[in-house]
Amino acid sequence: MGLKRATTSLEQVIEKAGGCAVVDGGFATQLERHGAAINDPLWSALCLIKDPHLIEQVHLEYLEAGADILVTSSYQATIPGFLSKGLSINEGESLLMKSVKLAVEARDSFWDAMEATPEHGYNRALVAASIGSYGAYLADGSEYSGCYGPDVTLDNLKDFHRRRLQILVEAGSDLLAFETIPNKLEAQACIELLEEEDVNIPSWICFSSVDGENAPSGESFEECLDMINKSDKVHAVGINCAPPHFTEMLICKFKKLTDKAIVVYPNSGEIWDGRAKRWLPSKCFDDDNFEYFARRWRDSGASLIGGCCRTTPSTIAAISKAVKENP
Ligand SMILES: C[S+](C)CC[C@H](N)C(=O)O
Ligand SMILES: N[C@@H](CCS)C(=O)O
Ligand SMILES: [Zn+2]
Repeated sequence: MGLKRATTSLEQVIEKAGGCAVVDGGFATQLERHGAAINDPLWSALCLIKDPHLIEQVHLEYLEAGADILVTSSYQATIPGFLSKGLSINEGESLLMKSVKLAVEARDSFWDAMEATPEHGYNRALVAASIGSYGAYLADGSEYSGCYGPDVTLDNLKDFHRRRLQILVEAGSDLLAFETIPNKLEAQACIELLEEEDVNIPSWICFSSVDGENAPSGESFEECLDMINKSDKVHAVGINCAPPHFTEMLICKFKKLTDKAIVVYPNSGEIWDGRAKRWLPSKCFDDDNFEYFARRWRDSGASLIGGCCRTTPSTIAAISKAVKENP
C-alpha cells in the first residue's frame, strides 16, 4: 500500500533540511486561536465537517512558519466517531480523505508560490497523516494514561486503526504519524498493522509521557523500543504532546535504545484536563525557550522537531530559526 517512491522521503526531507527537519505545531490550538469551537468528542476533526477552509489556512500558516512536515487534521477523525455524529460510513471515509487532500493542497499551492520566489529558503513539505491513539478517540484524556481497561485487546486496537490507516494511505499522504500512543499494546497494534497492510510509505510512532521516563501506562520505553526496533516499517520514533521539560532527557534515553530517527514535538507544558476538556496552566515554555531548547534537542540527536498542543506558528518559526540557521 502506498507509493514505493515515498519510502526514502523522510530521510530525504531531513537531509534537505540540513540534518533536522521541522514538524508543524499545535494544530487544534491554532484552529482555536482562529475561533473554532472544538469542545466536542471529535475535537479538531469537527472542523473537517464545519470549517475545512480553516484547516487549509492553518496548514498554510505552519508552512509559512517553516514547517517541513505538515500533520493532517485526522488526529481525532475516526469512522466510529463520525458515525456517532450521525454521518454514514461513506461520509466518514470522505472526511478522512479530505484531511489528507486539504494538507496536500496547502503544501502544493505554497510550494508553487515558493518555486516562483527567488531565494525563498523553504523546502517542499511532506504531508504526515495523523493517526491519533485509541485514547484520543475515547475523548476522555486516556491518551495520557494508557488505561484502556482489561477488555481492549490487540485485535480490537488493530480493528480500530485499520480502515482509517488504509484511507489515509490511499488518499496520498507521504507518511503516517502515529501520535500520543500511551502503551505498548497499541504500539504493537500499529506495527502489526503496517505489516499486515503492507504499508510502503514511512511512518513514525510517537508516545506520550507524563513522568518523563516511561510510557503513560508505566511500561518502560526500553520494552516499547525493543519491539519497534524489529519493524522496518517504522522510520522514526519519539514523543509528542509531553511537557517540553522532559524532551532532552527522553531524546538521550531514546538515543541509547534505537538507531531509528528520533522525532520530538512537545506541547507547551500545560496539562490537559480530560474531563473539563481544557488546558490547565502549568510550567510552560514560551517561544524563546523553544528556540533555545530546539537547538539542544537537535544536538542531543533529534532529527525531527516541532511543537504539539498550545504551540503556534510563532513557536515553529522560532524552532525553524534555531535548527536551520545555527548549524
Ligand atoms: C491531545 S488531547 C488535548 C486531544 C483531546 C482529547 N482526546 C479529548 O477529546 O479530550
Ligand atoms: N496533531 C494533533 C496532535 C494533538 S496531541 C494536533 O496538533 O492537534
Ligand atoms: Zn498535543
